[in-house]
Amino acid sequence: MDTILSVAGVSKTYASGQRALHPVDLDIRRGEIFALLGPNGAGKTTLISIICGIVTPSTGTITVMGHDALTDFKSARRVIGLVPQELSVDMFETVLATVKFSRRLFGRSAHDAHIEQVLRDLSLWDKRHAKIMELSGGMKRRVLIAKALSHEPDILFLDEPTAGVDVALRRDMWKLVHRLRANGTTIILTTHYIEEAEEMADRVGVIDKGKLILVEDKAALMKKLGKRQMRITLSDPIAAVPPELADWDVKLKEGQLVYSFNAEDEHIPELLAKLGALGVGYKDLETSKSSLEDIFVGLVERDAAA
Ligand SMILES: Nc1ncnc2c1ncn2[C@@H]1O[C@H](COP(=O)(O)OP(=O)(O)OP(=O)(O)O)[C@@H](O)[C@H]1O
Repeated sequence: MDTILSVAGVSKTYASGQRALHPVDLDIRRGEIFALLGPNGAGKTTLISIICGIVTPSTGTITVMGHDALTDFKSARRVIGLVPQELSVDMFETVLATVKFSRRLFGRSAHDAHIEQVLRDLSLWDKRHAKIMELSGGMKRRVLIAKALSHEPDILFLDEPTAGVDVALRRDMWKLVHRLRANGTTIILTTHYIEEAEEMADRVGVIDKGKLILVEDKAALMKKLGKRQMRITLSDPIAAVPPELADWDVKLKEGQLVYSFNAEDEHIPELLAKLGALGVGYKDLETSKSSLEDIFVGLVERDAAA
C-alpha cells in the first residue's frame, strides 16, 4: 500500500478543556477518495485542521508525503489543498485574481494554463472577471475549490463540500471529485451526507465523539454490515408463516412474506423451492439492501451504548 498521509496518535484538547479528538491513527492511500463521516461536533474539522496545520495537536505526529507536518510545515502544506467550510475570500476581488493569488501564496510561479483549466473544470471561466460578491453561493463555493487547486496539490481536503448546495450542484461536485481522482489527486472529504460517502468514497472512516470508531473499504463495509431483504408478494393470502420456514428469518408483513438475510448468507433459491413444495404461490419478488445510512446509524448507536 502506498501511503501518502499518515496520522499517528493525534489527539486534541482545546484550551477550553474540550476534548475534541482522542488519539487517532489513520493512513491515507495515494489516489483514494476517503470519506470521514460523523455527526455534528464529532471532530472532523478538528482532524482536518490539524493535518493542514491550522490547529496544533495536543499529541501525535503527521507525515505528508514524507514531510513531518509539524516540524516541516511548509513542505507538507505545499502538497495539500484545503477547501474550508466557510467562505474565506475578498469579496471585492475578481475570480481570476483570487485564484492566481492563492497560487502565489504557495510560492509557485505563475501558470496561466493551469489556472484556466481549473476555472474551466469548475465552470467558472466565464465568470473569471466577476467580483466574488457578484457570484451565487454555489459559484462562491466553487471558487474555494479553485483556490485550493491553484497550486496543484497532491492531496485535496474538502470539508463538507456540499453542505447547503442544491442537488444539481452536489452532483456536479461529485463528478468533479471523480475527475480529480482520475487525474491522480488523493481526496479526503468530510460529510454528514451518507449518500455522498456512498456515492464517492473508496474508504470510509466513521468518527464519533472524537473517536475514529471504524475505517473500512466502503464496499466491504456495506457487504459486511449490510442487511438485505426480499419481499414476496403472495398469490393468495396466508394466515401465518408456515412452520416449515422456521430455518429462515421470514416474517409476514402486510400480506407479504419478508425474508431478511446477511449479504453473505443468502438462501433465496432454497426458500423459493420450499415455498413451491408447500404450495405457497407468489406473484412478485422484490429485494432491497440497507444503505450506508442504516449502517452508520447502527454504528453510532452501538458506540453510544458501549
Ligand atoms: N476552537 C475551538 N475551541 C474549543 N472547542 C472547539 C474549537 N473548535 C471545535 N471545538 C469543539 O471540538 C469538538 C469537535 O468540533 P469539530 O468542529 O471538529 O467537529 P465536526 O465533526 O467538524 O462538526 P461539524 O460537522 O458540526 O462541522 C466540538 O465539541 C467543538 O465544540
